[in-house]
Amino acid sequence: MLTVSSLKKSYESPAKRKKRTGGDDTRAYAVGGIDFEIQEGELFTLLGPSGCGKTTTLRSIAGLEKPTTGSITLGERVLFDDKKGINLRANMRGFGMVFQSYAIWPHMTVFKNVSFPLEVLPRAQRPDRAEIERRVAEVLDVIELGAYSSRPATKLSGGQQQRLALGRALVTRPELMLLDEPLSNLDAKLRESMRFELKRLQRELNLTAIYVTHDQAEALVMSNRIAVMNQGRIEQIGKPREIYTKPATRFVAEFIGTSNFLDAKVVAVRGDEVEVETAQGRLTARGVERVPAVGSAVLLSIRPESVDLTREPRGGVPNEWSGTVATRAFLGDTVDHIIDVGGGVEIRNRSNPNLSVPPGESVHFTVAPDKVIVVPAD
Ligand SMILES: Nc1ncnc2c1ncn2[C@@H]1O[C@H](COP(=O)(O)OP(=O)(O)OP(=O)(O)O)[C@@H](O)[C@H]1O
Repeated sequence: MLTVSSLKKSYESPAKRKKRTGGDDTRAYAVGGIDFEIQEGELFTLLGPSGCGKTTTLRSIAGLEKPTTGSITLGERVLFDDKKGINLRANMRGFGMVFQSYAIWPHMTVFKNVSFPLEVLPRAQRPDRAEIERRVAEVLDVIELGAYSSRPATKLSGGQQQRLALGRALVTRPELMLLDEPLSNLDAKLRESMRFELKRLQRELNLTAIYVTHDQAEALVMSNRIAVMNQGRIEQIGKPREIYTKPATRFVAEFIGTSNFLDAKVVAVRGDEVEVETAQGRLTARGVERVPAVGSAVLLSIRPESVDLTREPRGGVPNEWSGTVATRAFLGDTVDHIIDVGGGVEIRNRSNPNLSVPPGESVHFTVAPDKVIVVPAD
């Protein structure tokens, strides 16, 4: 539906850019040449740390920022193409937008906040009064604010105001919704429940949306697909589970979730099974997607929940190591153990609280071969 091709954006003039980077193109752009496609009905997330270029990408799609090069098309419609000299104005793109500061109109009622975007449409597109009332009622119903229709917008809770901002963007039935950290002004609890609300709305209305966030938990919960961005580039695009279980790069492995990292060298390859040597011993990884060559250096990423702790050795199973519990942390529904395996290396485990081993005691653990993630060492 939406296609972004070779998109680059620099906020500097070519001369200034050259002076700052000495012609090094990799550091020259806020967005350094990205490609992705979004399908209808999909919630697609741009995820990455502050300054990685998410907002610049979103604003370029919105038409609020003019990209330096590349193209953006929506179906057959070209929105931006530097070669063809096309740059459609933001208000001609017809997208719904919700930003971090969800500026609802404070002097208007809930009803008026939602009806206003329809009332200011050009005469030819503007629905008649009865139709406006019908559409506003429909949207208020969806965002569950029907009972608050005549209330001043400022007399709503934070979560309700956020839903109102969404309703205001929805009422014109945009082909695409652009959401830039829309939940970040809410407190932690509300933010969490709003994730599910937003996801429900998106699914019920079959909305196509691009969602920008630096919060990986939010991205994993809400998205159909995630593009992980780093320094103006996309490191990986995939479904949440793929991004979590099969990170393609060191950056993605480090950015998403908590992980144990071990440097290793490949010593044998059998199909998608890879045997590696670490300073602490050998490990086998299975189901490896990008099989590295024998002899190459790799990074192993092992999630704490994949570290299966026991007090007695199991024996006869692959990837069994032992160590001493250095620290233990009770997290309510889980217990984390930090296990000292020697050589200054510690492995974090996450267990059910009914297995809780005090510091100082020796333990054994295994990691199933399909839970050993092999990432190219860059
Ligand atoms: N108007 C601007 N003028 C100059 N540089 C800018 C401008 N806007 C953004 N940048 C720079 O472009 C880069 C990408 O910024 P961008 O806002 O797109 O990142 P982001 O991933 O959305 O970060 P955040 O989560 O902090 O908003 C940053 O280095 C930023 O400093």
